[in-house]
Amino acid sequence: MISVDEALARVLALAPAPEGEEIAIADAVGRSLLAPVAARLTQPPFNAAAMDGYALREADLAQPLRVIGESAAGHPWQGEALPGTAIRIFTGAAVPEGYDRVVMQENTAREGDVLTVTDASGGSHIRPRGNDFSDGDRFDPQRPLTPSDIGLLAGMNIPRVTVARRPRVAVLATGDELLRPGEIPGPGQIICSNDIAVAALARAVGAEAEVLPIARDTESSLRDSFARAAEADLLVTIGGASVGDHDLVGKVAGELGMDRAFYKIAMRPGKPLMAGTIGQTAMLGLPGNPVSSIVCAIIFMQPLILRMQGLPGLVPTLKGRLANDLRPEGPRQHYLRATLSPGEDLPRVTAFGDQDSARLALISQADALMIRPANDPARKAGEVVEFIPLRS
Ligand SMILES: Nc1nc2c(c(=O)[nH]1)N[C@H]1C(S)=C(S)[C@@H](COP(=O)(O)OP(=O)(O)OC[C@H]3O[C@@H](n4cnc5c(N)ncnc54)[C@H](O)[C@@H]3O)O[C@H]1N2
Ligand code: MOO
Repeated sequence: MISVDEALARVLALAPAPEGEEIAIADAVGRSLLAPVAARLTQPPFNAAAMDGYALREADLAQPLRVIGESAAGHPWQGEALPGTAIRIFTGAAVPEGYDRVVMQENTAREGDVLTVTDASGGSHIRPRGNDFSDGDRFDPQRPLTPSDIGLLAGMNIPRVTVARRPRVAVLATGDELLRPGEIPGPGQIICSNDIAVAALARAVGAEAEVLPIARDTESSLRDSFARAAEADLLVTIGGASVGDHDLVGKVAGELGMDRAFYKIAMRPGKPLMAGTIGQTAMLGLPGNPVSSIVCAIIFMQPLILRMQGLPGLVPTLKGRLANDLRPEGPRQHYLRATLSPGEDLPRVTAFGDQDSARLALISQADALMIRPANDPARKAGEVVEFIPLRS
């Protein structure tokens, strides 16, 4: 069995070079830039007032001033900033050359054209030209674009961007026992939960995910299902990965010419994971236990989908402190479902006592996956551990 790190490296190597498409920035949330972009203007384009009030010269603060004009957003004042004068100014308006201070109107008194500053404390209230960004500044976030990024691109005057095409992901649940949510289970039947959860995880990182009809535990049914995924960039199967008589995914994939990257890894949950390619399609075979499939999708599928969009595809980890003592680990790297609570320096991480890889209720309650390396010795409460946050 190979390590999780080795398996992840082999999975990421399955990603083909991303293909680009040009789209409007309004449609680009969650998408990944394929090339850095450069600002097409300087922002703010002029020294701008940060408050409604009066623009004046710092040197004149103590004396009565004559108000000689007005500058509003979109309507700059064209006059000259003479000593002993001020202009009425509004937030966002250009501060004329020569004035170096804006005083909030609450800190002034005005009679006719005569202005007195009643409180001279506070800053300049001027945003200098270019303090946000300058013409030519590069933007290359190396992560899916956020709503704030879209705002920044708009501010940079970039109406369209080239992003990676969404990877097409086909998700295939397998098993004679599985029914769709809403159906009435007969003897021995359960509801299929994993494919829609895995598809949701795929969409969350930018994929276009299709949930295929559930395959039955026969070679012919699996073959039909694999054929439906021939156009996909990635086929993710769920279940049928282990060693039972009805675990046929690996067999059928092999007969269809799968170039296998690995089968079985030193990971808990997730031991029977497989990966490879069939034709042009990358394939990940996730274990069927609900928690195993979700954890493997987080650790392997999401990074692969990000890599397919030209991103590094790193799984972010944070540090926390153990809330309770833990027994030594076995030979597999363990991802424990855990809750987080505030701690003195680092968050406190409490692993659930029950780590059954079939309990959906526990993965749903979990805030984090605590990572314990293979053969990790016993740990005491208070020791530092790494975890993967499950909520943003
Ligand atoms: N003799 C051994 N048995 C098992 C081993 C082993 O090494 N030797 N490994 C165990 C581990 S670890 C895992 S994980 C499971 C994975 O097995 P499969 O990938 O073959 O999964 P299935 O047998 O098809 O299903 C397991 C379990 O999950 C339920 N399931 C499957 N698909 C779904 C779905 N889409 N939605 C909801 N639930 C699903 C299925 O009904 C089973 O209860 O094997 C162990 N066995
Ligand atoms: O590896 Mo299995 O995924 O432990 O339940």
